[in-house]
Amino acid sequence: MVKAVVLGAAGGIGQPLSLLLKTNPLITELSLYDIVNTPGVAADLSHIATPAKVVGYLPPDDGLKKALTGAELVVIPAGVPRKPGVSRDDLFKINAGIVRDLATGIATTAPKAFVLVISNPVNSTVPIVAEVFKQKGVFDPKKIFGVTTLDVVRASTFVSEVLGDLSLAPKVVVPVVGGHSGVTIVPLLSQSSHPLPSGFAKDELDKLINRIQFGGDEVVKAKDGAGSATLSMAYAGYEFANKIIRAVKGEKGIVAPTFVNLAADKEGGEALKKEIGSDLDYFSAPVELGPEGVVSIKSLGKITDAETALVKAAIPELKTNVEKGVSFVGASKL
Ligand SMILES: NC(=O)c1ccc[n+]([C@@H]2O[C@H](COP(=O)([O-])OP(=O)(O)OC[C@H]3O[C@@H](n4cnc5c(N)ncnc54)[C@H](O)[C@@H]3O)[C@@H](O)[C@H]2O)c1
Ligand SMILES: O=C(O)C[C@H](O)C(=O)O
Repeated sequence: MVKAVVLGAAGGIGQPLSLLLKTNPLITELSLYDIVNTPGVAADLSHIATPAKVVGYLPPDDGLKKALTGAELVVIPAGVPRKPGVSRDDLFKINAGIVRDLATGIATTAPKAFVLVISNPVNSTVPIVAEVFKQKGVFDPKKIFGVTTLDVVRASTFVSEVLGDLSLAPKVVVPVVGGHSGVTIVPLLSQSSHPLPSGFAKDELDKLINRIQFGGDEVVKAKDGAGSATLSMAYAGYEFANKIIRAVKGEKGIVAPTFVNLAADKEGGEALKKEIGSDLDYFSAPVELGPEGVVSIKSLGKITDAETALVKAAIPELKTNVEKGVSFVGASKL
């Protein structure tokens, strides 16, 4: 029995993500919560012949509480997306309050659920969820995740394009670490499962790194005011959610990069801090998942000098983003 909940389920990400979750035979109950339109989305999805019972909830009549009751997995894509000229950090003004309030609902009603945060800016919204859980006395760093999977998905796709064979995309694995915005996105291309062509020029490598770091902008520009990545994000969000479900069901050895509080694995977290030369409390690193959440935080392993420089360059922005999330909750009355 797995009850999954999507908060922001009527949105550009929420709808296709809910569709993908509905196709998962391990999910027996799917609750869709949004401030609009969830009854319609739920009615539509409920006709699909898979096991999950789908129910839509709106804020009146304790909708959030009802949606979250008994939840084991909560995915949060609620909040405003970017337009051209807007940074992820600019979204903080609106999304910080939305995520804080939803996190308060989860901490109160489903404190043991796995929480997967998609809403931007992820580098700040994950600390917001964690701080709310701390204030409510239910914080478990092993169960709160920032979803950075889209960066990993983009890296697989763009590398396979460079290799001239898109059919490789599902097999190409590139760890992407750091955070989820611009220079905080650090692809470790030297560890690609499929190495780049020998003699790949430095300017080509720089272009590829830049494309992975700013892949979100490519979509924002193409959508021209109509939002940011939704379909590729739904795919990525589902991929990560499915890894969590498989780990909960006892599958061993599942590893994925995700933005976590480094206290989730004291030893691994401290070792990672030494490795990156910073006392940051949050970082996206490859994490092994298990039935209780984070089993271990992995080392970045052998990386090039250029990748070490990228990690260093990510740290100041990550620090500022994390502190902004932490102090936002400190200043809020929950
Ligand atoms: N982590 C990532 O890699 C990644 C990728 C793409 C987008 N995003 C982020 O995901 C978020 C959602 O993007 P989108 O394109 O789906 O936006 P959208 O505007 O299409 O959908 C957002 C939904 O959230 C709902 N919502 C707003 N306030 C709410 C509340 N208090 N409770 C519940 N629902 C609420 C809205 O009604 C809407 O249906 C944005 O912040 C975006 O930046 C993150
Ligand atoms: O770019 C955005 O604002 C959305 C998302 O974070 C992305 O990487 O596509």
